[in-house]
Amino acid sequence: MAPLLSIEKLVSGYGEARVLHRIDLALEEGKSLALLGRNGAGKTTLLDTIVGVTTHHAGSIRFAGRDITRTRPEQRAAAGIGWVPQERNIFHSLTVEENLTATSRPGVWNLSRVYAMFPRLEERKRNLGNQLSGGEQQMLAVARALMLNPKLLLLDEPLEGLAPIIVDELLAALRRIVTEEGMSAIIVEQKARKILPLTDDAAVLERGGIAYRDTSATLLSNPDALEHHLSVA
Ligand SMILES: Nc1ncnc2c1ncn2[C@@H]1O[C@H](COP(=O)(O)OP(=O)(O)OP(=O)(O)O)[C@@H](O)[C@H]1O
Repeated sequence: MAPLLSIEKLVSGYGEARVLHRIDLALEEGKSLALLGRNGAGKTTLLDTIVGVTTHHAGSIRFAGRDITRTRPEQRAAAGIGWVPQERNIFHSLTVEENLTATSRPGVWNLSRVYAMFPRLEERKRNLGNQLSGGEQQMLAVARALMLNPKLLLLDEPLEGLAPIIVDELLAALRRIVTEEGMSAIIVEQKARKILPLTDDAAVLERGGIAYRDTSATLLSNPDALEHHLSVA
């Protein structure tokens, strides 16, 4: 069976600036990928390119059996690409519940299932987006993306800036989403040792190219590779 996502010889960036150089990357349906790399390696640019908000220079992207290389971001979203950007982009003047239902699409993920995944959100369902802590906002951003019932979930540094106890709570939810629920996902993360235990595969970007690709378990058990590619002790 063809992979859910297949990227070939991709070159993209911002305007004339080329950030990604001949990226080849595939993801099978139901698999999760940790996308790692040092600051400025191009991780966000790769997610942005899959979503369709960068400048395409060369190569192709196929998703769910279709060539989406030149389709607009809203068409990619409709095709099943769900995205939680670093900025989270929640609606501050809407309640938690309104945030969840404003853009939702029918499917297995509904209000009761996302509230079961994130009980804090149910407790806060009548609070406005701007009354939430950073951790609650991140949970809301993930839950809202689930409510779109995507085929692929893209998360850009979901743990960034969160208190350790919230990091653990969010990691537990992400583990359930990608392992028990079988959601296909690409998770950009700085904290390699946190994200590798719950993902199937790992890729490391360096200067806009893929420098390493293996299973997450193999990378996690390879201190030399962690140190060499990521400076992770
Ligand atoms: N809007 C933009 N216009 C031009 N260049 C950009 C833009 N955004 C990012 N870049 C450049 O693209 C390169 C990769 O940036 P990117 O944000 O994708 O890296 P990253 O791996 O996600 O890093 P970080 O972990 O710091 O977020 C950097 O050199 C950056 O300066």
